[in-house]
Amino acid sequence: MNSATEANFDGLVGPTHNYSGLSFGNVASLKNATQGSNPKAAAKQGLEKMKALADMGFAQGILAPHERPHLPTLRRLGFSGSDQQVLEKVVKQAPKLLAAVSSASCMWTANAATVSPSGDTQDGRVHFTTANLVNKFHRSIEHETTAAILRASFADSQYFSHHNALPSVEHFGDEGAANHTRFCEHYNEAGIEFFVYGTKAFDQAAPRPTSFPARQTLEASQAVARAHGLSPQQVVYAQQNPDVIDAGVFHNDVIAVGNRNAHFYHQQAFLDTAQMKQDLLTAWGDRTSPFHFIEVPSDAVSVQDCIQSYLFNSQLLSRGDDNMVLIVPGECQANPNVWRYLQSLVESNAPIQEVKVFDLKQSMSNGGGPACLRLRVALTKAERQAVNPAIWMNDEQFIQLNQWVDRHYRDRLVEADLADPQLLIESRTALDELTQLLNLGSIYPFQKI
Ligand SMILES: NCCC[C@H](NC(=O)CCC(=O)O)C(=O)O
Repeated sequence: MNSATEANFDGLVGPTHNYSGLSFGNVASLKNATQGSNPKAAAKQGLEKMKALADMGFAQGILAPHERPHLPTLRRLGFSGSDQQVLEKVVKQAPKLLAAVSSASCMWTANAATVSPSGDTQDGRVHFTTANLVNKFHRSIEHETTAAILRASFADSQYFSHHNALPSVEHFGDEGAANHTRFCEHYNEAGIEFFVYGTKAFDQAAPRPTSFPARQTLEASQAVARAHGLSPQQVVYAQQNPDVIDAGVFHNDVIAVGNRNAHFYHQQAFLDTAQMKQDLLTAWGDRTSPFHFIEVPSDAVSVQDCIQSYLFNSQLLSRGDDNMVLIVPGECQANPNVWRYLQSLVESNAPIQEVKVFDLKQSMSNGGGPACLRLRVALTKAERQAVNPAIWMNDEQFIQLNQWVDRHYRDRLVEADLADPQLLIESRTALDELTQLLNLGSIYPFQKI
């Protein structure tokens, strides 16, 4: 009877994946700013995770990367001439700008949008609001193409409703699903939507971090909840602890993750933990399953351990039974405190009964773990069937996409390479082919010229 599942849509890493230190407040991004990257390995690490989840029986989709370097943005900023001339000018006049418009940051699809499943919305459709990502210039240019990709992937308006990004201004800073969790008993039933914000934009007296930016505002989350037609009794807001943002927890999904009836989070994640628990329990009401709070104490795993290992940037997935599996990056195994904690967790009677480790080093070095790389969309069977069938991961698509990566991707990229006109040609050739593999139509600006 209950055929709804949670599908994961991972961002395929684009051909210009590189480390440029673009994300102030994101420790890994700043630390690795001068490292060379390996786009080919990055894309393959992502594909391996997608395929492993598909093989485990989870519905796994693929979201295409964006056109980078993004020439339309450079032209909008006054650079002119042929594509090659634009690249020559920008690398001389503003090399950091070139790095920003070349980032493959759209791979982190947890920041693509906020998604409300049909069980939660007034009109019974799945609602998407693309995130404006206004806090970082290199990410603020993502939402137009993201919206085009989401509309091409979830096209049927009988089932899917798409909202434009919120106004692109700090007051409505929105980072999408990285600050949003949904709790429910079964995926097709009405759930609780839990929004975590960094500060209140219109209240100067509200607590806020002092060193690093709060990327998500309460006002942005409230606007999304309104647009999606959520029932106010089933929405819970909580403020992130400003001190952990200042320590480098730039999104809540670096310090908490939830699924169905389990909330797994760090003791210091929230400004008021007791209130968060009370509000979630009130919203949970008299549902029959127990609600599990799995709070990780600071004396077992410090905030620094969380940032270094990305323990909470894991995927918490329901297996066929009521137990859950946690998908973690290799850095968790390498951190003794975190690994010790995880061993004790699976031996306890908490619902997390299994841990699976993936090598995602290329993405991790820019501050993106397993959870950053995926957008969760709970779908009923009919909705699943309405998704563009070409974007589902399966044996055939895995082979096709690996061969596509082998044909087009470089295995080393440093910042100086971004001005190479050949890289632009390679990227466009690759993306043009990809729109056919994923049956997306012409979604990129270069395809419309
Ligand atoms: N959810 C994970 C997002 C990581 C992303 N990193 C970056 O954009 C780093 C890019 C660079 O520094 O080259 C960010 O901070 O938004």
